[in-house]
Amino acid sequence: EVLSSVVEDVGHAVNRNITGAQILHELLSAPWLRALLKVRAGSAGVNWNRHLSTALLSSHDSVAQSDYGPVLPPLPDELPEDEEAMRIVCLVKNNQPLGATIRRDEETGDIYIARVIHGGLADRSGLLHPGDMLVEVNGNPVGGLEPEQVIQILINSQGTILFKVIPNPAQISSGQTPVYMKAMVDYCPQQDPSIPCPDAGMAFSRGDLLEVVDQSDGQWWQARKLPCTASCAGLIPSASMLKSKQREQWWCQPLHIHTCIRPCEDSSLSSVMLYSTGPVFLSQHVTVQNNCSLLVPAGFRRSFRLWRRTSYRRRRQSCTSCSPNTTLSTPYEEVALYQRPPQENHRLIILVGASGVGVNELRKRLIKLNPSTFQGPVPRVLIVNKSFRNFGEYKGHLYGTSTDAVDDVLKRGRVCIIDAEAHSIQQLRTRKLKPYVIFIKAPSPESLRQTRRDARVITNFAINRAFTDDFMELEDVSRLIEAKYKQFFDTVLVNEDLQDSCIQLCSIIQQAQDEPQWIPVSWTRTEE
Ligand SMILES: Nc1ncnc2c1ncn2[C@@H]1O[C@H](COP(=O)(O)OP(=O)(O)OP(=O)(O)O)[C@@H](O)[C@H]1O
Repeated sequence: EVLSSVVEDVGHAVNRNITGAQILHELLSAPWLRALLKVRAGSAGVNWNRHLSTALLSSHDSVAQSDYGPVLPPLPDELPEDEEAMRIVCLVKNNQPLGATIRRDEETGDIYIARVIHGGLADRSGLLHPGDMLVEVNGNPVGGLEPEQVIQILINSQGTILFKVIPNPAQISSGQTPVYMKAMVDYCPQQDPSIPCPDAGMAFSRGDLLEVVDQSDGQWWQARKLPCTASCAGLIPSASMLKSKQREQWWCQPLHIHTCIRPCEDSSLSSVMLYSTGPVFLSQHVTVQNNCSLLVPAGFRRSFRLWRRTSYRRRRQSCTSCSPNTTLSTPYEEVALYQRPPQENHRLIILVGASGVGVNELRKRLIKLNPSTFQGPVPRVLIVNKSFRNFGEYKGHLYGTSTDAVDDVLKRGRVCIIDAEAHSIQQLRTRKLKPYVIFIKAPSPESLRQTRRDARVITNFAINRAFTDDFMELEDVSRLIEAKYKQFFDTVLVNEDLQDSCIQLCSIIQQAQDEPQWIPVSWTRTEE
């Protein structure tokens, strides 16, 4: 016991680089010494504590006084004062990449380490740093060579690689605190001509959670995808770099201004109306007889039913040419883990999915199952506007649910569940509501055919008609919504068997309320 605590103390001395501590640590950790002490302690009831401490301290002193370093030859007398220290770095090549990139100073022809990839071989060695000048690789002088030639030397080297480097005097500390970001765009390094080293790049898609470990370079960050198994980070464009790429892409597009990629104009929360169980529905944008304008957010969902069933095809045709990547969105959203304090309102639960996939059914079942916990907001008549009659077949009344109705539910300590159109999620993403978005995904058409034998849908022409050949279309639309909005989804639930889906949904909602979840950092800041 005493020995363990002494070994621990000496271990701290090793960390502080005290001379001789390492040797002492190794001696004390030797199994034979432990065994010997055990025997001695058992045979003699002496006070080992004091004796051992004295013995150890005196042995430390003698070890510390000994000179275990190599005997170096004396320095030559005529050594120039500005002589630069050279570091010799020996790395053993394995099947991992070296984890460093190089650059050439065009004026002097010198080769420098441009960046060291976090967690890579070079980084773990702790001996190569950005800005170090590469003098030799395996005995070959590299000054004046092209980076490709240096890389060729590295490729041809087997086993141990010996670098001679002049260390960068102003070494940048790599100990940065990681920052967590959600990708809001897709990125592929292999298709990016501006990346310094495509092999060191990391591809990501919208919705991926990234741990950004190095932001010291204003243009190229280093990050890992979470949950990650790889220790080595990859290069990703910085936020400003991605934004300028987006702008370039935007201006280079052929001039077909498409409303789908216009930023949302009306984002004030007070004007946002949510799910409605009422039979009539409308968006202010529907009046524009343009296919794509139908995608501009208004916030209603269920109320669109009648109109929506006929608009699938038109919407799909008009918008497939519109890649989600063309949207000028924020490329990364900084996120933080958030655990809802018990005294705070529950997070708003938003269900999203293609019409007919079962969003409404799941929501109803959940509320019925546990009415004291779950509740939907009460729909209200919003507007009475004769100009919208074409779209509303219920005496011109427009139904929707205001944010006040959501507040009412939350203030009662219940979990408020709404279903919303995917395009209205962005308006609902607020600090106050902290919505948790669940995408209800359509299973395969075969599975739909199996599970929806008795299901009914509402269309323009029939209320409660049986599903006929809708399955391919349903799956198609579901895929389209997922592709376009997946960056806003917290969870995806495939609605195959109704009962299973209900159980899964219950547990997802419980986790959303009671377990730590990633949310935008801006939602965690206190209001000013
Ligand atoms: N997993 C399931 N298995 C069998 N039937 C289902 C399943 N999910 C939903 N249904 C049935 O499918 C039909 C359509 O569901 P629902 O009305 O909930 O669709 P929705 O996604 O809300 O679409 P809309 O917005 O057009 O109303 C209903 O008859 C419902 O009972």
